[in-house]
Amino acid sequence: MIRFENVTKEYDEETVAVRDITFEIPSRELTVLIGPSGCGKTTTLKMINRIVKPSGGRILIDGEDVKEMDVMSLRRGIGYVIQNVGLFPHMSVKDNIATVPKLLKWEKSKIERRVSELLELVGLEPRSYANKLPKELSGGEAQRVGVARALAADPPIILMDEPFGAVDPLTRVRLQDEFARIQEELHKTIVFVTHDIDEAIRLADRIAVMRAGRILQFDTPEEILARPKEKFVHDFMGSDRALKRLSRIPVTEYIEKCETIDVDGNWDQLGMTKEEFIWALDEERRLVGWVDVSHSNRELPIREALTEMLEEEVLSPDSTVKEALSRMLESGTVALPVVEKSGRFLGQISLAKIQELTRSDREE
Ligand SMILES: Nc1ncnc2c1ncn2[C@@H]1O[C@H](COP(=O)(O)OP(=O)(O)OP(=O)(O)O)[C@@H](O)[C@H]1O
Repeated sequence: MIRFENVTKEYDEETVAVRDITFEIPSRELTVLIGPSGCGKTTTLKMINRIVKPSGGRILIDGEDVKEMDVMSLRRGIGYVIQNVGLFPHMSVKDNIATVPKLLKWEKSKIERRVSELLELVGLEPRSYANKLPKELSGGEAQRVGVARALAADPPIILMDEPFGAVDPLTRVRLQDEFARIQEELHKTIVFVTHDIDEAIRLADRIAVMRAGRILQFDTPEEILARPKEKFVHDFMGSDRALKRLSRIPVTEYIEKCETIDVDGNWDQLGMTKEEFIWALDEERRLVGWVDVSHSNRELPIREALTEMLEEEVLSPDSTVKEALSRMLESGTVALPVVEKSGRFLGQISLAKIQELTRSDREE
């Protein structure tokens, strides 16, 4: 845990970058510092690894004041990733990644193994990339090497300052997704500075919204989106706050049980149903399609009368409610099925359920 206690930073009399902040960054989570330009995000980050010295207060890592620690060992225990990477231009990718392991005097074979492992982790084929120079890399590749370098000696803490800020929007989203996957595996304590709200919502376990050197709200993304504490936070989250919130909720939380029929059975199964359409499943509860209750030709076997699903109309358990809503709008339907990779049907998510969810938010 990283604890800030009444931390202040005055660069000079006119510039108070950070004003008396007290908060705790939980271990093994990703905490985002977000806020407008000049609000003190980078200063807050750099005080953790003592690139910037606080004017007042103290910062504790697992109870130990960073001021009391040997600065070199403090920094070796903290990976650091910045915008435009800061790779050493005359050193190969391999040597860039090996910087800290070499300082720690690791054996050559251990370093080689670690470099290959990290290149694979960040999605770069070791044999093609290890000997390249930074100038031979694209922006996205360089950023991946930056992440690999920060992870090299397996530090428990990683500080990231706008790490994906300098790449195009598509590459950025890809890097975010890959990074989210890496964090799911490694569970590092990460402090991540950005001014991109979508990035924050995509990656954060917790978000600290900063303004003029203060933390206005420190909460989970869900809480900040559902219950912004101040007008500034509300406005900063944007007018599509409700949609952003849906992007954090997995469909699995809102799956409804619903009527289904056995595709190999007969039409009597429908009985007196009030539904307009019903999902048709095979004997192993795999989704085969859907049946229009009033307009199907009941002379035919169900298998021949049903409508098969298009791939884009089937949600997987890791889809978000926002994705579900977007696909319903695209396909003009009011409910979509959620299906496991194996094809097994889990239930449906409906437009009515999503409306209920957003309505209950407004009423809170
Ligand atoms: N080395 C410095 N000397 C003097 N003032 C500084 C220094 N570094 C930052 N500042 C000032 O401190 C304030 C906070 O800066 P900081 O870089 O922490 O903000 P930020 O939220 O990270 O901004 P941005 O998103 O633009 O990077 C700003 O007013 C900035 O001009």
